[in-house]
Amino acid sequence: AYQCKIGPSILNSDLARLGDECKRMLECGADYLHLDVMDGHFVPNITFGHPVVQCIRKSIGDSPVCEVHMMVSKPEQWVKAMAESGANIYTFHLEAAENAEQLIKDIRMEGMKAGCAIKPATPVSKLLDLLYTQMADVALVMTVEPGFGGQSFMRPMMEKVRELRKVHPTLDIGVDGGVGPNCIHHCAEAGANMIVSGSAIMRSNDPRKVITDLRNDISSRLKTQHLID
Ligand SMILES: O=C(CO)[C@H](O)[C@H](O)COP(=O)(O)O
Repeated sequence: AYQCKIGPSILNSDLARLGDECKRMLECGADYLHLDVMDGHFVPNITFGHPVVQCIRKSIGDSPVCEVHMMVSKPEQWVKAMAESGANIYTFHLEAAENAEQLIKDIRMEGMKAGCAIKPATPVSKLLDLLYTQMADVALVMTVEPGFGGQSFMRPMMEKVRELRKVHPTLDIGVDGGVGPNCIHHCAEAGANMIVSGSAIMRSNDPRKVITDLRNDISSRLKTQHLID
């Protein structure tokens, strides 16, 4: 069985107050934080790297789980630095990895969980092939073109989630991009359990309610399927 986890993406938060924004999300019930790392090469945007992750870690303390979503061209390059900066889940893009199997092993050697993300144009079969030879801890299906928050959810991507769930009943499967209360039922039905949500949470006057609503939708689906108690 797997658990429902809500991970706010802080991409569209007040980046000048990043530590406080992260704390606010955790106080509002976030299960983990999704930190969007962009290099201006793999995606047409730049955010931050491991020095900022290290500051976030200092600000939020040891226990909250941080996933770094590495939208970078050379994911191999930052594994050690991110581990030392306090990242817990290192999610790289399959499209960018030179040797994804080895990368998963290296991420685990550094004491982190390994996530693998695919862009909308990447067939799910490529991710399934990888998982067949080298299992990852998280499969992240992008539901927007990576690079910017606030885009519209791409519903056809749910087919990828469905296929992953069919083959891997207990895998942590994430969705990322345009996810909010309006489309969470599609994610739940398809079998996603790690929900990344940026603007829907950040721009709300009541982020606690949005996080609770997202969780309730996924949890009730999991209960109906008898996947959790
Ligand atoms: O990876 C991302 C963009 O590349 C973001 O995590 C994602 O877009 C979340 O923000 P929003 O919910 O506003 O789409």
